[in-house]
Order: sequence, then structure tokens, then C-alpha cells
Amino acid sequence: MASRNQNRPPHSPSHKKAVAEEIPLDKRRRIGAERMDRLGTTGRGRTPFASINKGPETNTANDVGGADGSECSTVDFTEEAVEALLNKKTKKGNPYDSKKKMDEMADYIKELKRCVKWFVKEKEKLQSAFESAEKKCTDTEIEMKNKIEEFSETISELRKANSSLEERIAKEESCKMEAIECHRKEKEARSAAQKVRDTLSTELEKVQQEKLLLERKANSNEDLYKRSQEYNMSLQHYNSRLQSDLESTNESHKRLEMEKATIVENLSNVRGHNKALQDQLASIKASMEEATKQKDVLVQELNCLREELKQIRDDRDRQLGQVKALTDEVAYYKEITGNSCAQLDNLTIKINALEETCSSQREQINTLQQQLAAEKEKLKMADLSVSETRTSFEEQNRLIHELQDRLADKEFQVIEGEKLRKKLHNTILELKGNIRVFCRVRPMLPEDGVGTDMVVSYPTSTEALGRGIDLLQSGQKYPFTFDKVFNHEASQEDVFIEISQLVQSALDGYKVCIFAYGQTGSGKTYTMMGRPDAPDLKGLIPRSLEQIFQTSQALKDQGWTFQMQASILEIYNETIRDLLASNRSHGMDQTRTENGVPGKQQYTIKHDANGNTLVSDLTIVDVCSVNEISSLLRQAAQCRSVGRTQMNEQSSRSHFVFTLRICGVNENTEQQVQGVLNLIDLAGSERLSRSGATGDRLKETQAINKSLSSLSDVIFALAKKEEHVPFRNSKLTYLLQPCLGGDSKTLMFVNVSPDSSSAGESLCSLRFAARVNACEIGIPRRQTTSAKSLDSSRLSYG
Ligand SMILES: Nc1ncnc2c1ncn2[C@@H]1O[C@H](COP(=O)(O)OP(=O)(O)OP(=O)(O)O)[C@@H](O)[C@H]1O
Repeated sequence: MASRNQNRPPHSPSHKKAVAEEIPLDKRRRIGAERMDRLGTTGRGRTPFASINKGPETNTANDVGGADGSECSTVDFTEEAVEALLNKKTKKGNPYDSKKKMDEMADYIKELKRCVKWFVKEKEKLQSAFESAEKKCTDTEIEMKNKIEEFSETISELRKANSSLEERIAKEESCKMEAIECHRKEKEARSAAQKVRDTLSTELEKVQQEKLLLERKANSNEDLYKRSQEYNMSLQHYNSRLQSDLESTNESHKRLEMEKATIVENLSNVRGHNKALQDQLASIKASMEEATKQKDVLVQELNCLREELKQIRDDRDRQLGQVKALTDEVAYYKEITGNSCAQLDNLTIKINALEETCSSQREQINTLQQQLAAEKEKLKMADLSVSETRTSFEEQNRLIHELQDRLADKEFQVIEGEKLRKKLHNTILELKGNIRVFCRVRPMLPEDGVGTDMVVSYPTSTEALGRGIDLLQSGQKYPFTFDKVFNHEASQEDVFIEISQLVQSALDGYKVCIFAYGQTGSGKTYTMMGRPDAPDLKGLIPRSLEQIFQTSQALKDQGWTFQMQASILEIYNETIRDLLASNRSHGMDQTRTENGVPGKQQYTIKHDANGNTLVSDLTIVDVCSVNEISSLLRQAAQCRSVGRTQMNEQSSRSHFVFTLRICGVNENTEQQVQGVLNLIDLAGSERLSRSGATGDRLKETQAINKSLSSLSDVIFALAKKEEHVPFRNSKLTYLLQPCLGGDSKTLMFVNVSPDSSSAGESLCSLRFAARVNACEIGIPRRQTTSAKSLDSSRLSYG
């Protein structure tokens, strides 16, 4: 017990406190003591025959009912108490002291009921706490998800804006870099142009200076030329004078010569004179020589001057050429300067434009930098809010984790509670009896005839209220007691409420068989199938399946997943027919014989080691919803009715077996369950003595009676926990064998017609059911019936 407690999840202090506050210590001790007292005195549990042993004096049902409502609201249970209650052993005593046993059982049942009520309340509390926690958790989760989505959207938007801004900035940066590069190039070009301009200016200045020099030189040359011309003129004048002088000298010479002659003539005369004249001549000669010399010098000088003039002329020509070249050069430079000026102007315009672009880009860069700063600020703010959100998210996450932990705790508690519920549920069902019989009486129908007497009545004594039925036949009253009797006013829902616990057992992993047994027209099909067209009149099969699917859906929250497989068959004249077979033609299962002639499908029943029934070639359909099952039921009904018409049979002469295999796995607890739910509309019972049947009809009736008798034998033997169970040669009992006995749950409805014309059949059915129920068979109700005496009182249909 200590180790069990260690495995339990820790209760929250508040919970513990609440529990402690709810139950005063001394009261809990008192309850414990009371329970221990009971444990000491009560037996282990109710045997299926407990109702037989119940004496007339015991009126415990009333006591239990009375005590329930008042006590359970104040009494609380601990797990140990429940465990003790479940493991309560029967005190060995006089085995035939049934009254004492009944008392003990009544106490025990009372205790169990209180326990179940307490458990149901606890479960509801836990469920509501769990639901509210779950709701809170889901709300918080949704809120958080929304917030996260919002934030992630904002972040992504900001990121997008940031990235677009970064892109823009990068673009602007590259533009700026390009502009700067351009500006730099322009600057370089400008400085180069400036340099060129400067050099050109200096060159121009130089050229202009040179030009001035050259002009001056040209002027001076022109002056020189003019002076040379003048000199030349003067030289020419001098030359002509010299020529004229020479001519005059020559004339004077000639005259002199003549004078000489005259002189010579006069020489003699004038020898003296001659001498003088000779002297004069020598002097003239000398002067002439001197003049010649002068003339030579002058000629030389003239030549020189001529040379010089020529040189000057050449110089002048060269200078003129130079001047021309320089003028050309000046013109060229002027042109270049003009071009350079135009270029310079263009460049200046460009530079101005670039400077404007630069300044506008600078402005843009400034605004972008401002924007960037603003965006960075925004980003910072967003980062701040993100970090805030992250902290709040972490806080929320922590809260979610806390809630999840609490949820897990609650889930664990719910799972534990569910386990306890299963155990208690099963214990209750076991206490009620693993084999139970309910009786249902249908109302009088117009077909029964007007004024027909009702042969059924219901005892009102406390002991038999709701459980007893009296049948009047041939003036004699036959009383029967069953686990429950539904009178003719009971609705389909009333009936289902009673069996819904059994359906739950199928989901809990038990094998459950629910039969409807009774004579033809007593309401078996109505009970099992109901009227499919009217939702209020749905029978046990559709209601059970709805509950199965609803509960399996609800259990999903606890980690359960279920797989369901359905099969529907009927057994007619000991022959199995698959009502879901796709190859059924006109209601008959078809196979092909070797020569191609259609033959009857033979189905064989086998049981595997796991206690599962296998019918060879039977159609098994995976089902996930009630709608799927409804369509399968419609298909089966269609096959059945077509088959009947073909074979000229009545549906009442075959056993209709609906089987649902349930396989559940719990991913949280790794539990596995395998349940089977068999819902069976048995063939209508008929007494051979009454049927007057012959031939095939006799064979049919014998087959039905044999299988029903075999079924009752088996159930009876199982109820008595006999070692040898007589599975007689009946397909129905052999088919259901794994679902009968052990901890399987079996419920038989005995359907009864209330009209007097069916009284004989009704009596027969009630006796048959009573045998199954191990209740009184024609024995007064207040007498105790031992199992042995029941065993010997077999029904004979033959
Ligand atoms: N509890 C009831 N309330 C109203 N009508 C009922 C009730 N039980 C049976 N009936 C009606 O009685 C008639 C016969 O019922 P049903 O067909 O279910 O009998 P059965 O036992 O299945 O007969 P069979 O063995 O011939 O198939 C039907 O018309 C059905 O609607």
C-alpha cells in the first residue's frame, strides 16, 4: 500500500487542505472503523445466485436506497478504503445462512454505492477542475499563439522594413559612392582641366609674350629692314655718286691724259713741269689707288651689306615665316584655348550640375541617415518590445508548463480515477452478476385483437418491485423474478439506460453479449433494432453503437485511440450467412464450384489462442463512425429481407448476430484493451408441440430449439462456474463461446407478448429465461432454490 501511495502524483497542498477541511479527523477515523467493522463481517462479494438465496424477510434494497442519498453526501473515501472495500473478503460462516449473507451483501452493496457516488462526485470534481484547467490552458495557449503570431508579424514587418531600408541605404550608399566617385573623377578632371587650363594659360602667356617679342622683333626687323633699305638706298646713292665720281674721275683722267699729252707735249716743255706733274700723278695715282682701295673696300662693304641685306632678308623671311607660324600657332592656341574654354565651360556646367546632384544626394543621404537613425531607434524599440514580449512569452510559457504539469497531474488523477471507475464499474457489474436477464413486455397491439386479455401483471411488493412479473395461464399465476423487468410502458431509452453500463464494459475491454430472446412477435427486433425511421424508437444496437463512438471520442482526451471492426451474420438452420458479403447474390452467399456452377459458401468457426473467434471468409469492415455502421446495418437488413423472400423464409427463424470488435490503445499509459460487443437478435422460440410443423419447418424449429437450448446450457454452466462447459453442436454457442464465461458480461432480454393467446409461449420463454437467470422455475418465489435443483429442471423443447 505504501508503494502505491509513492506512485501517486503529489496532491497540491490546497487540495490536501481542502480534503482535510472537508472531513474532520475523528469522523474519518470513525468511518474507517466502521468500514473495518464491515470488512470483518461481510463476505467477498455477490455470487450470481445471490438473488436466489435472498430470503423474504430481507428488505435491504429499500435500506440501501434510503441510506444512499443521505450518507454519501457527507462520507469521503480514501484510496485505501476503496481498495479495502474492493478486496473485502467474505467471512466464512454457515454457507446456508443466506439471510446473513444477504444482509452482509446489502451492507456491502450500500457501502459500494456510497463509494461509487463518492467516486462519481470526485470524478465530476476532477473532471470539472480538469476541464477548467484545460480551458484555461487552451485559452492561454490561444492567447499566446495569437500574441506570438502578432509579434512575429510585427517582427517580420519590421524586419522587412529594416531590410528594405537597409537595401535602400545600400542603394543610396552605392549611389553616394558612385556620386562621390563621379565627383572625385570630376574633381580630378576639373583639376586636370584646371592644370591644362593653367598650362595653356601659361603657354598662352608665353606664346603671347613670344608673340609680343616676335612682334617687337618683327617691328625691329622691319625697322632694321627699313633702315637697311634706307642704308641700301644711301649705299646705292653713294655707289651712283662713286660711279659718277668714277666717271668724272675717268673723264678727268681722260682730260688728264689729254692734258698729259698736252703736258707731254708740254713735257718737254714742261719736264719740269712734268716732274711736278709726275709727282702730281704719283700723288693722284696714290689717291687713285687709295680711291680704288676705298672703292674695293666700299665694294666689299657693299657686298657685305648686300650679304647682310640678303641675310637680313632671309632673316626677315624666316622671321616672317616664324611670325606666320607663331601667328598660326597663336591662332591654333587661340582655337585650343577656345575649345578648352568651351570644354572648361562644359566641365564647369557639369561640375555645377554634379555639385548640385552631390548636394541633393548629400541632402538625401542626410534624410536617409535620419531615417536610418529613426528606423534604428524603431528597431531598438522593437527589440526592446520583443525582449519584453519574449520575457512575457517565457513567463506565459512557464505558466503554460505549470498548467501543463497541473494538467498532467489532473490527467494522472483522471486516469487513476478512470482505472478506479473501471474497477468499481466491473465490480458493480460482477456484483449485479456477469450473467443477467432482463424481461421486457411489449404493449398490446391492434393485431392482438380488441378485448384480448392481458395475461401479464407486475407484483408491487417491495421485494419484487421492478424485478418481478406474474403470468396468468389457464387460471394459474406463474411468478418470475429477473434482474429487471420492463413493463409494456418502458421506452427504448429506459431500456438502453439499463444496458449502457454493459456497453461501457465493451470499451473497457470486456466481452459483452446482449441477446434478445422470445417468441415470434414478442418485440425482439424492436428491442434490438427499434424502428430505424423514428429516432426516438431506435433500438439497443444503434444506441449502443452511438454510445460506443461518443465515449471513444471522449476518451481520446485521455490518450485513448480505438479501432473498431464490424461483422454481421445470421445463422439459419445451422448455416452461417455473411450479411456484409459483397458477392452475395439475391441474399445467398455465392461460390463457384469446379464446374462453374454457383454453390453455397461454407463458413467455418475457429477460436484462436487469444480467445478471439474467427469465421473463415467472413466480411469484416473497419468502422469509424455511427453513419458507417448504420449503412452496414441497412445493407445487412437488405440482404436479410432479400434472402428471406428468395428462400420463402421468415426473419424470425434465423439468429442475427452483430459483432463489434474494439481495440483500444492508450498512448499515455500504454494500456491496451480488446473488447467485443455482440448484439444478437435470436430466432423466435417455438414449441414443437404448438407449431404443428412438419418436414423442413420441423427441421427449422428443431435447429432453433437446439441452438437456444445449447445456449442456455452453456450460460447456465458458466454461471455455475462449472469446469466442463457443454458447447454442444450448435453454431451459435460455438460462435459465442469466447464471449461467454470468465469475466465476460452476458445480458439476455426475454421479450414477452402480453396477450392471452400467446400465454403458453410467454410461459415457455419466461421459464427458459428463468433457467438462464437461475431464478425460480415454477417454484414459489419465497422458497430458496439451490443451483442443483435448477440444474435438474431443464426445459425441453422437443
Ligand atoms: N415495446 C414495444 N412498443 C411498441 N411496439 C412494439 C414493442 N415491442 C414490439 N412492438 C411491435 O410489435 C411488433 C413485433 O415486434 P418485433 O418484430 O420486434 O417482434 P420479434 O420478436 O422480432 O418477431 P420475430 O421473431 O417474428 O422477428 C412490431 O410491429 C413492433 O413494432
